[in-house]
Amino acid sequence: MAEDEVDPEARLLEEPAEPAQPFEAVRPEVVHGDAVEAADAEDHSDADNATAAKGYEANVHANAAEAVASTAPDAPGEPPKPAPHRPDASPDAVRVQRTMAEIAPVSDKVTSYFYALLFTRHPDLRGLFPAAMDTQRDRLLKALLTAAENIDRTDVLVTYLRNLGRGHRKYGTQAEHYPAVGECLIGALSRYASAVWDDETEAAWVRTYTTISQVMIDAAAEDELRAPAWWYAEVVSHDLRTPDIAVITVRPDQPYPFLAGQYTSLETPWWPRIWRHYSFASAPRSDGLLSFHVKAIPAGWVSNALVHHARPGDVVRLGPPAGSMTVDHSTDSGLLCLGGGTGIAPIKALVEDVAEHGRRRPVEVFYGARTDHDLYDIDTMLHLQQTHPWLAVRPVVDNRAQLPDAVREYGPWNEYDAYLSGPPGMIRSGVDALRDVGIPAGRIRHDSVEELVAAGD
Ligand SMILES: NC(=O)C1=CN([C@@H]2O[C@H](COP(=O)(O)OP(=O)(O)OC[C@H]3O[C@@H](n4cnc5c(N)ncnc54)[C@H](O)[C@@H]3O)[C@@H](O)[C@H]2O)C=CC1
Repeated sequence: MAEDEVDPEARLLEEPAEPAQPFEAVRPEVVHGDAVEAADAEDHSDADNATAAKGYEANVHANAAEAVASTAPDAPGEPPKPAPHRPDASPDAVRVQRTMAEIAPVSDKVTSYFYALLFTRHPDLRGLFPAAMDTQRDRLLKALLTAAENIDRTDVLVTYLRNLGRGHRKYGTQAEHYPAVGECLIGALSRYASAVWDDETEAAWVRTYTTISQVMIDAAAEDELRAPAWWYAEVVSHDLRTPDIAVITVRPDQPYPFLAGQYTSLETPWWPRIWRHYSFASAPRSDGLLSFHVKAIPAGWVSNALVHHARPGDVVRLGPPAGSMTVDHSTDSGLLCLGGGTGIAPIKALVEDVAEHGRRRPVEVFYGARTDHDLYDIDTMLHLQQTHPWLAVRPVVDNRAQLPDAVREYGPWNEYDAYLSGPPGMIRSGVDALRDVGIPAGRIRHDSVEELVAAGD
């Protein structure tokens, strides 16, 4: 889920999704703000976040090898999984993949050179990016490269790129910026992949980039007809639940359509052009207000600003909604939900969504936290349980049990659809546990953990 962001969207595999970039980058393994910020800050007290950050550095990031070996299918709008080396790969795909293999050991240099070219040749584009580029750099280029490497997988790639193009509107990206980026991309690749670079390879990259950019440009143009590039939203309440977790409610300046289980990108006035992902903590409300659960992490710019500085009256900006962890209202299957830490936010929204649809579907929520004190939203969840007889909420605190183990103690779950939200390590072990108890991969939903990684947002 978050960082200087360039973020298309895909969670756990996100946000594809994340400072503003003319090209969003593949989303980090964790799409959500707090975790993403940890990765950005490279200051991780949490092993999972540290792992995600390491992946970034290795150019494998959220995209990466480090990414959860998700068993979930590619979801609409999420980045495709790593491109398998297919025997039927097109000649262009083979050349692109050969280039990628060549630059892999020097990916940091390629990234630095790409941005140096971009900002020296096109200084007007510098203003689209955040002032501090450290964390962002990995993303923009990585998203493009991952998309290129998956160019044959049009089924998943088009949906991903359309979201990416739409998501770039909030950065101020215009159609005329794409050729400049393409030119610098080719410039950086040709320099660092010189051993394999020839006219055919360059032509393959030009065709590939043209296809990618055209899908993004078209999607942005279509979106412009029906939605703003961003929404302003005024903070109307700020509830500090623990010393580092706040529940923040905002009022958008225009109607903001979204589905329970989705997330958005958010920019604060204190860190312009730095966007982070947060899930909606409630289903759509009749008063139009939106709530988010934000945990301040060490060195997390946006999360600290939101938790420790934001006050009613402050105005933030929101990008478009994204994500496919939504409820399938065409079935009566039960919902098995695992929410870890602030990952409980979208789970609460899903519960409200089921309640509003008025169908008595069994919903079982396992709410994991490190300590009792960290169950900052337990009162709300227990209140929902009291109100809805079909809902069971089970707090799971680390020193008594681990979230995935707790799930195994209950069941059977074979008639349930599963939803997971929380730290990447929890998603990984949670998916394993759910598979173990007989839930097929196709019925397990979570934000994108894997990015458009070819071997590795
Ligand atoms: N704020 C939001 O809107 C959302 C946040 N998230 C993500 O949720 C996470 C929340 O972080 P915190 O509140 O600090 O959670 P945390 O680190 O306190 O952990 C919450 C729970 O997950 C379990 N867990 C953590 N790592 C695990 C592992 N490797 N295996 C099994 N269980 C594990 C813990 O035992 C605990 O029960 C962040 O990664 C954030 O990106 C996800 C969706 C929405």
